Amino acid sequence: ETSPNLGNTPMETNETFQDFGGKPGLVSIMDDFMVNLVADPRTKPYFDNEKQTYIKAMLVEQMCELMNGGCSYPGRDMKSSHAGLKINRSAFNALVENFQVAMEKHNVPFRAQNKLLAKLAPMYRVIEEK
Ligand code: HEM
Repeated sequence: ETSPNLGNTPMETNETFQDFGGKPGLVSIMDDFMVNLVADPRTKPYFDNEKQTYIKAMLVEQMCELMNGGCSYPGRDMKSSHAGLKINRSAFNALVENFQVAMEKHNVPFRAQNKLLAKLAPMYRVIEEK
């Protein structure tokens, strides 16, 4: 059963999840991702706070479930999670870039990176602040 707040349908197989190194691989990628987000002046204002550990844990569960890794995302839906944050295309792209750098560092195959990014891209529509 897919978690109601996941934001997209999960992949059919866990092949991409394996390309991420399973749960341990995903956790270390998200650790680096958060370091990147706090180091980047474009995303620092959003993540340089006490919530970052919680957000990182939620991202692990969400990405794991999206990649059919056997997790169940327990967090809030994408609309209410990002309400009031004034996220626009450049903030979204900055986050994606930092994610790509983290995936690259952990040698996630390009094809696998893009399979996950394809699940995330449509979420912009609900996260964006008009
Ligand atoms: C597809 C892209 C994104 C995904 C999948 C995503 C995912 C998440 C998740 C799972 C949470 C935690 C939900 C919860 O509270 O239970 C969260 C919260 C948050 N996200 Fe995102 N996010 C995305 C894009 C962004 C962008 C572009 C920014 C800003 C540059 C951002 C900033 C935040 C912040 C600041 C919070 C914490 C909000 C709060 O509770 O005060 N997110 N996000």
